[in-house]
Amino acid sequence: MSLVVEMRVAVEAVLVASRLCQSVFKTLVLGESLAKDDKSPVTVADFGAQAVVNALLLKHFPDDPIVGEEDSKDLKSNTALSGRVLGLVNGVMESKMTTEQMFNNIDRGNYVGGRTGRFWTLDPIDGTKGFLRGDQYAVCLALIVDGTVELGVLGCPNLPHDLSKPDGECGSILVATRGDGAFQRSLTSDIMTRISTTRVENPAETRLCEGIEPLHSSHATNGQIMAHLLQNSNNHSPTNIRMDSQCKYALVARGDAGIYLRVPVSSTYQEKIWDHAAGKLIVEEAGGRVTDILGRELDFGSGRTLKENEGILATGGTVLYDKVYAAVKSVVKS
Ligand SMILES: Nc1ncnc2c1ncn2[C@@H]1O[C@H](COP(=O)(O)O)[C@@H](O)[C@H]1OP(=O)(O)O
Ligand SMILES: [Mg+2]
Ligand SMILES: [Mg+2]
Ligand SMILES: [Mg+2]
Repeated sequence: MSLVVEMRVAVEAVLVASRLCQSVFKTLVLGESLAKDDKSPVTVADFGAQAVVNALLLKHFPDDPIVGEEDSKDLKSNTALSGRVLGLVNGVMESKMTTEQMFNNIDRGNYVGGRTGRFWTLDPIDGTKGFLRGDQYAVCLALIVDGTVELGVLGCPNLPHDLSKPDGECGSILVATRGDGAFQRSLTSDIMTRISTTRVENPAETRLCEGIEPLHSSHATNGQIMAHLLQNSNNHSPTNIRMDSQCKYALVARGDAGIYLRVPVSSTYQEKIWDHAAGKLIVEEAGGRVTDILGRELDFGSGRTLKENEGILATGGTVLYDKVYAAVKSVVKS
């Protein structure tokens, strides 16, 4: 399946949304974020980024439904906030929209998903808490066809090009289409460079990355899994990288980290498809393997959530995967 046009449009949409997020961060004032029903934060940038990506997808692919994280409910009841979002959106879009069109664009993300047909899935800001801290976050867009992720784009505006130089140049877009490998470019140049996961097969020679929020995944279990993996190793275990958002998939895809583990803390939380679709494809196309912690393929055809899966296990290469999976199996009693 040729997805040349889809890739071009998706990269452009993620770039425009990333620029909007960057401009918001410089001017974000107190009161420009809300707490959602689940108590997670949402900012003017989350709404704005969803409005611009959905508008660009609508323009080029009017028949494609979208599974997006946000909806306009809370924005509609807050005139000051919706005015601010409209200003941001029209600041980056060539064709300007009205408030009503902006609400409609945001709400085009209300698709239920499913096993058949083609749809997009969007997380306008993944890692909103990281964004608010001035830390890592990602604009995440993927195309799913008959339950399979065919195209993934991750915009990581604060991700250092070289992880060993955190104060150096930042901002990467990672892209993959199924079967064609994974690539990255900077926010400012359209030159794409191929990326690949680590070739290291010894867990002691690579690093684990995990989320920062202890309520999203278990740091303690990760510690036990790594201890199990390194029990016969004389090497010092390198420190874990803690980072918000799908930037963790970017680290594995680029070989900065060998392992990403997300062991659930809550038995009721279902991972959302927009939190994993792009990252999973990019890691796999870079040479890695991504499953849930029970070794099952991620099921992107089961609706808006990954309700058939538990947690995430992503690694570079299959030999490393097999070792980490064996360790997970002996540590995690489901
Ligand atoms: N209880 C939870 N368990 C796991 N992940 C969660 C939970 N609540 C929110 N998330 C989502 O986890 C992702 C961040 O993961 P991490 O902690 O690894 O950075 C975000 O998509 C966040 O949603 P949101 O997009 O609203 O920020
Ligand atoms: Mg959120
Ligand atoms: Mg989000
Ligand atoms: Mg998210």
